[in-house]
Amino acid sequence: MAVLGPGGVGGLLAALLARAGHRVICLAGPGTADHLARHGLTVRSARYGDFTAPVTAGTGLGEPVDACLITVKHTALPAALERIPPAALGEGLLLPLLNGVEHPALLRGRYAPRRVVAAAIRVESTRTAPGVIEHTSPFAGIDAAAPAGAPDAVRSRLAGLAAALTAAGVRTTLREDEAAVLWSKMAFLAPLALLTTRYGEPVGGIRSGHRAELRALLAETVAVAAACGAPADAAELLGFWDALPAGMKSSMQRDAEAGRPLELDAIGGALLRAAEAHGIPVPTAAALVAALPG
Ligand SMILES: NC(=O)C1=CN([C@@H]2O[C@H](COP(=O)(O)OP(=O)(O)OC[C@H]3O[C@@H](n4cnc5c(N)ncnc54)[C@H](OP(=O)(O)O)[C@@H]3O)[C@@H](O)[C@H]2O)C=CC1
Ligand SMILES: CC(C)(CO)C(=O)C(=O)O
Repeated sequence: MAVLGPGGVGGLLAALLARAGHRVICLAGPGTADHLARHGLTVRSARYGDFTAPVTAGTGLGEPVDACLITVKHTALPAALERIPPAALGEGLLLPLLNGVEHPALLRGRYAPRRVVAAAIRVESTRTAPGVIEHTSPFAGIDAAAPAGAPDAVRSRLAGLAAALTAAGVRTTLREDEAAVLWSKMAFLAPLALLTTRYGEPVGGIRSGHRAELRALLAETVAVAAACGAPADAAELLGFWDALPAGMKSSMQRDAEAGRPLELDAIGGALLRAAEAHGIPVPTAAALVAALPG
């Protein structure tokens, strides 16, 4: 397996797969690759325990792999893809785990379209230093869907990858419909990312201090998600919000706190573009996107 971007998400998955006995090649910039080759990946997690796993590391893919997980931020995606020449990938699958809904199309413009799987991960995990990952959520799960019309060889390779991830500790569920995979995550994530980042407060502060705006935004995102093929229920999502830990933050909020670029276009921008394409008014989402630094 290869993992492009061994940070919060990629570092956790790479370490779990390596611990489970897979050969994992982490692809990163020269400094991080050198660090990982010498020290491996260290994970701190209440769910998975504290452990260090040796990995192979490099700055570019030079051999065929069964699958390459793509776990860079959107803002780094175009530059990072230079590390995976299409010819080097061989028959390997690409499993992008970025938030957002538009990157599969970008990847399909560069790699064999039927090898690009749509997927979404639910986890809270942070790279606190090169090669050091803190996994803080009690949950970690992936939903994935093979592209429509994918040949049996792709489907069976994806089933093998899902089994490997599940055995390594991250339950991976295969679904039929890629729009549903991407948009059911977006319906939950976009309100979380936009509101926590806009107000600099974790989940608890948003649901008590900004509840009317939360309700309005959930209604808008649910309408867009439904139009895009992922029927969701705003009342159910609000109930889900109410059950989240009060201290939970979004990865966009953590990026804002650290002064890193935001994935605003990939999340908020994509939501607005889909709303416009389907003629759905989203004034709450539009105001939040406009108020955040692009
Ligand atoms: N963190 C989370 O809990 C969740 C994140 N997501 C999504 O997952 C995606 C990844 O997020 P996250 O793991 O938090 O991001 P991180 O910033 O923690 O990790 C990104 C990794 O990409 C590496 N990187 C950056 N530029 C390049 C490049 N040009 N070539 C190779 N590697 C590069 C970084 O290297 P270096 O270590 O050297 O900086 C880092 O290891 C995002 O789309 C995010 O929205 C989804 C669910 C939860
Ligand atoms: C909401 C969460 C933590 C779920 O995985 C996420 O995807 C993010 O904050 O980016």
